[in-house]
Amino acid sequence: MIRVVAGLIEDDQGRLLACRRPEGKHLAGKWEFPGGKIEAAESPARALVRELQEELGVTVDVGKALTPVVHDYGRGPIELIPLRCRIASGSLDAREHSELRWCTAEELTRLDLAAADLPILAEWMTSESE
Ligand SMILES: Nc1nc2c([nH]c(=O)n2[C@H]2C[C@H](O)[C@@H](COP(=O)(O)OP(=O)(O)OP(=O)(O)O)O2)c(=O)[nH]1
Repeated sequence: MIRVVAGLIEDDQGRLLACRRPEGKHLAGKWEFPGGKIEAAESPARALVRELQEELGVTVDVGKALTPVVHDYGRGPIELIPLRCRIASGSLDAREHSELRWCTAEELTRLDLAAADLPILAEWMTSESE
């Protein structure tokens, strides 16, 4: 199964960073939590640090995992692993997304999120912030 890591990047106001997938990619135009495919022999945390450096130009400190979600968009199942994190250094640069947006919980519920992210958002909204 393809394993994908997704970063729930929180700011000091408790908002999360939502990123919009660009034209030409699977799920173009949908919003997601930034991340990507985990390479062989790579831990989810290591993959998240690498992906967020590549796609956003930031280094993150990785926190707790939420519950992984298995979803199939019709091309075989993916396992999406959500990890909470915070920006440690760098400034955000949309290198692989068409748009970046800091969102409150309420704003996130109104975004057109990728389907696999919906249970992750629901769990994040009920979890205590740490
Ligand atoms: N990164 C990311 N992918 C997600 C999320 N939700 C979700 O369903 N996906 C899906 C979209 C893709 O089918 C798959 C991973 O996609 P990706 O396109 O980000 O991975 P990638 O950059 O490493 O790979 P590539 O397809 O561009 O080679 O997971 C999410 O919140 N973040």
